[in-house]
Amino acid sequence: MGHPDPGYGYTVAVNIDELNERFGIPGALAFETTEAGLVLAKVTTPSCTAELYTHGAHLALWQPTGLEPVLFLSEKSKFEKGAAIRGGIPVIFPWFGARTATSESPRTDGPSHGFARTTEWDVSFAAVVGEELHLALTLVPDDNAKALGYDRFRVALQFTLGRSLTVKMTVANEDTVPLRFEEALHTYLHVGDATQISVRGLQGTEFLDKPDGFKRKTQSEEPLHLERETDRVYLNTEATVFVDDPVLKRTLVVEKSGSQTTVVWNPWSELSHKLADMSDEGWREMVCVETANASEGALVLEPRSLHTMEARIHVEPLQS
Ligand SMILES: O=P(O)(O)OC[C@H]1O[C@H](O)[C@H](O)[C@@H](O)[C@@H]1O
Repeated sequence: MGHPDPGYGYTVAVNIDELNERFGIPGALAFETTEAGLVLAKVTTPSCTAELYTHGAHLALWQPTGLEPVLFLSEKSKFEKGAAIRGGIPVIFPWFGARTATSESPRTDGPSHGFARTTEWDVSFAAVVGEELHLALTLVPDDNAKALGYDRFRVALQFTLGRSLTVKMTVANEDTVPLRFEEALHTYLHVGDATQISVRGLQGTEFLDKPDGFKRKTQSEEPLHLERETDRVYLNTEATVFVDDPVLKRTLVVEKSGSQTTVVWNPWSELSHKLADMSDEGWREMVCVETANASEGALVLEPRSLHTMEARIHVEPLQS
């Protein structure tokens, strides 16, 4: 594992046999290589099935046994090196959206939402505990990250895959100067019809309204019903968000800790048409509820310190 690939500037030469030997668990976890050369971890436990790409440490499928998949995955998504996957849980680091100049760095180059979601991560831990599968992946600076000015960090992602899902993201600063960064678990929730869902938990919370020129607003309504393109960066909130879905007759619950920002995103019809990796009707089946520290909630880590953010998702029957 971990040989440099000159084609992409990051480590991709993973030996699949070695990976299966080191971390595979008969009947519960197996690694395979896709036609496009991505490494896919397939998880089966009594409580769920799941699929995770080491490319971006990207959880693409999580389906508790007997339920519909909880994560939306675009049927038109690319699954190839250098591209972001549309759906599942993209891992956003070290900036959110377009890179903007900060007091630490004037640079604005690099891909949208940072490089973590298009970089190969290393598998570092796997174990079955009861009916859950624990899986950890780590990211260290590669040539691409270093070229973008990020050369002294460590990121660990710990997944607990079962009847509920926990994703824990830890960032460590190994530098002698503070590390400023943004991060997000950009979770695409799968819903029956986005025009019918109710999003609860954010009443009275300030947000930046991206489609309205980043105007600062406060949400008065509860619940929130989506009626158009929605792209809101909610500030200073640790609230649990509930997504009531009358079509799939369930409520998706997103709890979190170590996160002060929540982003709610649905591109709606017009923007979906412009997204090459989203089908025209894809927007109807998703809403992103993103556990983040972004925008005004960007973090500054002192040297030799770390920060952990966690998202916990579970499904409840819809209360009528
Ligand atoms: O198309 P992507 O780079 O994956 O970004 C998808 C979306 O991510 C976040 O939710 C942002 O708030 C949106 O402004 C952005 O459009």
